[in-house]
Amino acid sequence: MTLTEIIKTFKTKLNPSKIMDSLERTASFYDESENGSKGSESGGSESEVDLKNNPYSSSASGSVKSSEATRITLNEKEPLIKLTDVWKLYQMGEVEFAALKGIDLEIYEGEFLVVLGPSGSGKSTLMNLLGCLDIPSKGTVLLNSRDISELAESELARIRGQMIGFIFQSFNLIPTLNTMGNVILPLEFQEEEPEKARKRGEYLLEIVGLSDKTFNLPSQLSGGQRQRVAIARSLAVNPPIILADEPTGNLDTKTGDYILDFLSKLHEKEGKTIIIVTHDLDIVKHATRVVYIRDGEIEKIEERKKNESEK
Ligand SMILES: Nc1ncnc2c1ncn2[C@@H]1O[C@H](COP(=O)(O)OP(=O)(O)OP(=O)(O)O)[C@@H](O)[C@H]1O
Repeated sequence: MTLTEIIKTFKTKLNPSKIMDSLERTASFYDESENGSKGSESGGSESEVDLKNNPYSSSASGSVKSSEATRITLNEKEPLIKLTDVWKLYQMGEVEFAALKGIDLEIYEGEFLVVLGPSGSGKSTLMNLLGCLDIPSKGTVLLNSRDISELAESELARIRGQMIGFIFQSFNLIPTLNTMGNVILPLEFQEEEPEKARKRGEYLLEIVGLSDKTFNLPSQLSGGQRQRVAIARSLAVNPPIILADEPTGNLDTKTGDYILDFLSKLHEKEGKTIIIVTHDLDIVKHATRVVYIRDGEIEKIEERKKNESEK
C-alpha cells in the first residue's frame, strides 16, 4: 500500500480536514520519489542512504509547483509581509543603538527570499520582526495586511502559530521531549486531538527520514538529525511561511545541502514561502530574491532565477 493510499484510508475514516488534504498532497510527492529508493527504515545515522531519503528530491516532477498550494493573500500583487520604514532601537544605558534603520521590504507569497548580511548587520533582528516575535520601535510590519503592533499578544501568538514555521540555527528543541514530542508541540499548542497529532507526527518523521528515532531525546541525535526534527516541527501545522535563521549553520556540507534541497523542493512543490536569514553565500543559489543587509540598512535587492550561478 502506498502512502497516498494509506492517507486516503484515513480520510474516509476521519473527517476530511485541511491537514489531511495537505498530507495526501505531500504523500503523492513521497510516493513519486519512492519509485526510486526509500531508505529511512534502516540506519538512521548520517549515512549516505539516510541523507538521500529526501521525499522532495524526485527529479521526475522536479519544478512543478503544486496547483493546490493554499493562497493566503487575496491576490498575488498583495504582499504577505510588508515592512514600511521599520526601525529597531535598543537602549544601551544613555545611548540608543539602531539595529535596523528604516527598512522597507515587501515579501510575496511563494518567494524563496534570502536575507544576506555580515555578522551584526541586523539579520536576526529582522527575522524576529518578520516572524512577529518582536515589534518595531518605529514603522509598521503588516502580516497579511494586519499591523502586528496593533494585535494583542494572544492574537499575535495565534496568527504566528498558524502561519509561520520557525527553524532556528540552535534548533531550539526541548531537551526533555523526545523526537515525537518536539515535532507535535505546535499541534498541542493548537489543541489538536492527540491521535491526529500523533499521526501527523509519524508522517512528518517519515518525511524527514527519522521514523526510527521517534523516541530519542535531542541529546541522542546528531546535529543533522536535530535539524531535521526542527524542520518536521516547523511543518507540523502546515504553515504557509517557513522562516529559517542560519538553517545550515551548525551542519557539515552534505547535511546542509540535504536540508537546503529539502526546503527548496518544499518551496517548488508546495508553494511555501521560504525566508532564510544567513551569511552563507551558498544558500543564494536557491533564492528567487536576495536582500543584502548591512549596518541595519538594505544595501541592495537582487531578483534571481533559482539555481542561477553566482553573479
Ligand atoms: N538586545 C539587544 N540590545 C542591544 N543591542 C542589540 C540587541 N540585540 C542585538 N543588538 C545589536 O544589534 C545589531 C544587530 O544584531 P543582530 O543579532 O540582528 O545581527 P546579525 O546580523 O543577526 O548577526 P549574526 O550574524 O552575528 O548573528 C548588533 O550590533 C547587536 O549587537
